[in-house]
Amino acid sequence: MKIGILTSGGDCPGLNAVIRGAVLKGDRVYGDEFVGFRYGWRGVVEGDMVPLDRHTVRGLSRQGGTILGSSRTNPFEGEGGGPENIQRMMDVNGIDAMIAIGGEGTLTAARRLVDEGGINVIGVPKTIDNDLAATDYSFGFDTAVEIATEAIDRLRTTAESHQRCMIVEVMGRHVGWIALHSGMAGGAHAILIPERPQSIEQICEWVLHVRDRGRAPVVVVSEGFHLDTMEEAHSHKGLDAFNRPRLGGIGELLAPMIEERTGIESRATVIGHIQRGGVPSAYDRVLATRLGIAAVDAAQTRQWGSMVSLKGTDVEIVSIADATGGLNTVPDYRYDEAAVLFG
Ligand SMILES: Nc1ncnc2c1ncn2[C@@H]1O[C@H](COP(=O)(O)OP(=O)(O)OP(=O)(O)O)[C@@H](O)[C@H]1O
Ligand SMILES: O=P(O)(O)OC[C@H]1O[C@](O)(CO)[C@@H](O)[C@@H]1O
Ligand SMILES: [Mg+2]
Repeated sequence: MKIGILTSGGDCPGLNAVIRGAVLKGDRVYGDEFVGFRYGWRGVVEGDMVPLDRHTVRGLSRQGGTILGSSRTNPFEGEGGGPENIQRMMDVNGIDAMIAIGGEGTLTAARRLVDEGGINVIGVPKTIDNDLAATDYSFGFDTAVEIATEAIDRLRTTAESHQRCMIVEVMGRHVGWIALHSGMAGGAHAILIPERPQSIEQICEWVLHVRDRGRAPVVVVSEGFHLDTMEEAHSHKGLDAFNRPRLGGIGELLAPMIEERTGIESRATVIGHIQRGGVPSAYDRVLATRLGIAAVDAAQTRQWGSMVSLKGTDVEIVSIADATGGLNTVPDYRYDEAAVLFG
């Protein structure tokens, strides 16, 4: 079988490990051939691809980013877009199937290509935000949490030296998993997530409580968090190429509010894309490699429209529709468990 692999949407540590796992298993066990589409769906609609063999993927599991590049191209748009054109491109190049590695947008596009055009696609979930349903964890998340936790640890020592309040802003557009886990790991005194709007009074109460114990408060906030007085997440950077608000800046908004109300000198730090860059953690390398292997197995058994996912410690097959039907939000019980330690 000849399989085309693509990485699409925001990048994520572990993408290369998926590619390596898929190519090694397919080459060694099934005698598959591989190509990599360049820059996500853009390579698919433009027929832009590079050969991938076992030598190309050597040493890739530890490499951040994606050797194939990524984009947010819509495969239904443009001259070569749409299922008919894509099937023609596959036929011309002798490609039997595609493995699409991406988030909810990429997987929705993949599902439509299967449903509307009968294209042979297997999905692999990726997101540092851990917001995809139908998988317990996605690779990239563990690495992002490690990076955010290290930042919290470092900010804590300078906070203590100066008796300041530190606001640490982490990624998380719709869900607060990175904030929850890094905040718990780093011993944050308050964790603010999109799923649970809070009042500024409550945040200041936690902060003052910490100060009264002689400690320097550390507050971790997801970029998608909003105060109970705000209609939606803070955005002051305009829209991205797809008309979605570019998030980021809630930390800078909160710091002066906290300083004014508590009298504690406050500083905000945005970790930003550092959370998405560099080498994946060992956990993410293993998960990504297993998902790559499973995706090739699913192609071998022709389970088009399915997605490989983690359930407990096992890699299982689900339908892409299950993964794109809703978000994996932080449940109340997980937030309430952490909140016992706030203040
Ligand atoms: N309903 C859809 N039909 C066709 N294409 C879609 C659909 N939704 C999204 N896409 C395409 O898939 C691309 C990737 O989606 P998106 O930019 O949301 O990234 P993602 O895979 O969800 O990753 P991220 O976690 O970074 O958001 C989009 O730019 C868009 O062109
Ligand atoms: O800057 P970019 O690449 O458009 O994406 C930023 C977004 O991507 C994510 O990292 C993952 O979806 C979000 O947390 C963040 O809002
Ligand atoms: Mg998306």
